[in-house]
Amino acid sequence: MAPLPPAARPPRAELHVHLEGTLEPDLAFELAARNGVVLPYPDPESLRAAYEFEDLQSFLDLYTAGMSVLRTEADFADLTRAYLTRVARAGVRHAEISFDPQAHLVRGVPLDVVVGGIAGVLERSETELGISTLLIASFHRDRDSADALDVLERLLAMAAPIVGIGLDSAEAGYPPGRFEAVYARAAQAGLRRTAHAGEEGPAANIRDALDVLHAERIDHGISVVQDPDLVARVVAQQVPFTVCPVSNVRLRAVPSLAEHPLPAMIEAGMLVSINSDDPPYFNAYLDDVDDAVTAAYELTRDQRAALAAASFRGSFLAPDRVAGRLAEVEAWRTAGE
Ligand code: HPA
Ligand SMILES: [Zn+2]
Repeated sequence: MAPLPPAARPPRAELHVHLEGTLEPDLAFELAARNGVVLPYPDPESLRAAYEFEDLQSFLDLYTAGMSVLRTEADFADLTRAYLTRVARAGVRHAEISFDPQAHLVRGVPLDVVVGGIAGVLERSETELGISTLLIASFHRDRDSADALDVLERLLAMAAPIVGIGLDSAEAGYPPGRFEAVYARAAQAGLRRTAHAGEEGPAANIRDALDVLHAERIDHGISVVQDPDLVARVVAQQVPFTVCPVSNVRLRAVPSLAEHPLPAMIEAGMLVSINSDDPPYFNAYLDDVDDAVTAAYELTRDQRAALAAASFRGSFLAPDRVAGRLAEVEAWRTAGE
């Protein structure tokens, strides 16, 4: 029998994806019907047609409105399963999924409903889909840090199965330094720390995330290229950056992939992975992002393998598991020779 052709895509980790941002219009309508929620669109096609954004805030408005259909444990479980099932065929072998606890608490959905629904699916993802998973609780930058601290304490008290914390939502006018106490508490509790910084905001936000929050990883971080000293530092320290090029174009942080700083970040020697952020909203899951960047930058197989390896190196997986995944990436790379 002829040997199987090499897989089209390298195995990789998705490190930057918001669970609430994986809500497909069809599932939104199904959950709305199940929960008696009326969406302000006649059908899934009209909702999808509304996914045209001016900036981060115009996206956040729709993203927040979409969450109104998520009410029960089963809803959160269905959402989680749908994302994992879709990315299993995108070559994703490990996913670090963020969720926004505050966005549900303000709607009166209790933490145990949210965490229970998600965790029940994540527990079985490796055996059922071959995808290892970790969960990240992300706090809203544009809310009070005391509220984030309170929610973190509640997550710790209920022994929620989270690997770490993140910081997301609006960036302009909300520098990360206000969350110092939240990040210190997370570190003390043994949690890993990532933070959105430098998506729409300046490189100073990335510096603060590193120096004040002691973040171990930066989400987006594309404004780093405005500060050559900072680039040198994150190269030397190999700080992982989870870049979402298609999201950045769709939210108009950059005009086009051709003008995106991703190639410059790679060229500088940064530890960069590519990620989807909110796939249906930007019409791109990780395989679509892979296709887009491979075409835009004419990436070679070796360069694609390097991006995939960086996704595992930048993950919060234990070192022995990272080593195993890196061997799989290397097998994919050499299968193309
Ligand atoms: O890209 C994003 N940036 C900030 N907050 C978010 N919440 C979901 N997606 C994003
Ligand atoms: Zn994000």
